[in-house]
Amino acid sequence: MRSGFVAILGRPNAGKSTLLNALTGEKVAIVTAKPQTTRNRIAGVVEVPARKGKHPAAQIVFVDTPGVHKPGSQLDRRMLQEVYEALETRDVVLALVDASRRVKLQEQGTGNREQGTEEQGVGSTHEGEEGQHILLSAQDNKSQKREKKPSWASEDEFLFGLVRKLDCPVFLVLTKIDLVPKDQLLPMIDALMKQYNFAEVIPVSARKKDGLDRLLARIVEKLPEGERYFPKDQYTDQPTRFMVAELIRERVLVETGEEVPYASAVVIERFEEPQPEPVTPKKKGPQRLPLTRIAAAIYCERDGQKAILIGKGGSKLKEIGTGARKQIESLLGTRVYLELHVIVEPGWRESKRFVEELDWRNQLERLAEKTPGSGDDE
Ligand SMILES: Nc1nc2c(ncn2[C@@H]2O[C@H](COP(=O)(O)OP(=O)(O)OP(=O)(O)O)[C@@H](O)[C@H]2O)c(=O)[nH]1
Repeated sequence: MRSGFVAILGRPNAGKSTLLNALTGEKVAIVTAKPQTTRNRIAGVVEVPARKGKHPAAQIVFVDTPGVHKPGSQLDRRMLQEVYEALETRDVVLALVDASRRVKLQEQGTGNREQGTEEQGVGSTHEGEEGQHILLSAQDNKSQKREKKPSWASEDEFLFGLVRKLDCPVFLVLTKIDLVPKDQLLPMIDALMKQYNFAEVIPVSARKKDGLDRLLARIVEKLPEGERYFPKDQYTDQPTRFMVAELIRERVLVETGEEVPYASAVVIERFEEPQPEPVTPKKKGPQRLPLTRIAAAIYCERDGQKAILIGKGGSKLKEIGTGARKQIESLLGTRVYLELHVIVEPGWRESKRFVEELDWRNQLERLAEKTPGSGDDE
């Protein structure tokens, strides 16, 4: 048996969460078209059966991470910290690059430089250098005097800089290849192989489930021998109540625009599991599913955002609630009574305390402290 941790890294919107869900076959992480959807690292567990003559059975713990981007707020810094924490325990790293975005940038004429200059600056990993580079690019646009880098290069540099120092195998995973003409894929792979010493470049489409078996097989080859980290039937490390909070946040992201999605956070305030129903064997008709009662707060930063989240006569909040409830019911397999309300917490993204409190791992610790009989006081 082999087992190990595989960190999934990439820029916002590279397709990390979609890949995690496709590999696990479960909705472990929420997915939206908006960048910076994922805020915490999330594990998704995959059991790979043995393949005769190829590899033994394995358990792979994939760890989805927030998109790597230049941090602006306290929340961004926390998100980057999540990436570093995922890198602390990893046997293999997947660096995801959105192939369709590369093609798009190339077509726009921003990606047609030779390979040589693209390599410059790879390895400039820390925030200062990244920030500086972005600043230089802006000046380039104005003056056209300095050497201009293809925009994909500056986008990917930070990511490649992060992974080039690692001493474990790093696979470059080209994502969304269903959107890329086949004849453009090989030159892209060639260019990327020259750019960095990747163990391999693996093209995939999570949406079409293309390339996933090959990816799994290559990962298993690199994993150490070891026992399972999680029970065989457990597919994530997230407790249910936090998956529920994420499902509500997903609806907020989908239903609202502009800055509201980025300024919103969801906290579960009450989660009442169904009480066992009295046994009534003679009762006619289909038995109703048990009911889970959930109350959650949607935090935002300003009154204007609160007004948008609530909508005219409460219509937006109702839409968010109805959409989220359906998803939660299918996750829990019960009926759900969902109560939502909106709280303004001015500038929470800049509050280290608030951002720390949002982290589900910290919330879990606090819940354990509150629960009688748990922890040290037993
Ligand atoms: N066509 C296509 N679209 C994809 C594929 N994978 C992801 N997408 C889309 O790309 C968008 C971003 O996907 P996510 O999985 O949320 O990306 P992410 O890297 O987790 O994003 P962040 O959480 O912002 O870091 C969504 O609209 C997905 O539906 C794919 O294989 N093919």
